[in-house]
Amino acid sequence: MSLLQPKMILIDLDGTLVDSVPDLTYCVDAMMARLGRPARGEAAVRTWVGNGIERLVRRALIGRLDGEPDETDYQRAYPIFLELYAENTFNRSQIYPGVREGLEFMRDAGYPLGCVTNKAARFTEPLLQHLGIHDFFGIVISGDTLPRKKPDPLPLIHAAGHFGVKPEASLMIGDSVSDVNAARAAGFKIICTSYGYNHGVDIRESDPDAVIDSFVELRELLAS
Ligand SMILES: O=C(O)COP(=O)(O)O
Ligand SMILES: [Mg+2]
Repeated sequence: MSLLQPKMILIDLDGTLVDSVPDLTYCVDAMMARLGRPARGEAAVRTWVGNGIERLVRRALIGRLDGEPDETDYQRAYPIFLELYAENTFNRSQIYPGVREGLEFMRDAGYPLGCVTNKAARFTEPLLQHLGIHDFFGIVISGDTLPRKKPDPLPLIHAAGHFGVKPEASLMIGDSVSDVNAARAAGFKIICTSYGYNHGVDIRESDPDAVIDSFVELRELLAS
């Protein structure tokens, strides 16, 4: 008998369903070039994804995870990034191996599914559509859909209400400490991917209920 027998499952986007860092890096570096500043590269950008694009742009400008750029710099940079990412939302991004099979398994097993991301809705929707996975989800909550985003529990609680499922009977699947903290605050169980983005830190340090190397492992983890 499995420890995890949820009645509903919410899934994070970047670092969980899709490796979006190649497109995000392209846009960060093109933005920096337009500003006459140095490229940051994929290894750095990988550690900066997960708190929304505003925060990514701020991190790119200062070249590190924590801290704030000059506000005038940011006001100049942000619209450039938006323009670039609108043209490069899915040119280089790929669904991770096993994800489609995992989604099909969860759908066929009857789990209501939702996608909860900190990515802005104007990018989430076309990315999910392009990857051909939008229709798996009964609800999609982006970083700007509600007044607060992960690690706040609000998007998770909202989705649980949408499906009429108690948080204690709900599961989040994500890749970062924001997913773990949002899930814990909401009263959800949490499974994390080992391959995602967690600011350069092993997600096991956040003590999720389980860690998976591929969505195909969900078949056994969710088996009753
Ligand atoms: O940082 C982002 O824009 C999105 O990150 P998430 O999909 O992992 O929530
Ligand atoms: Mg993520």
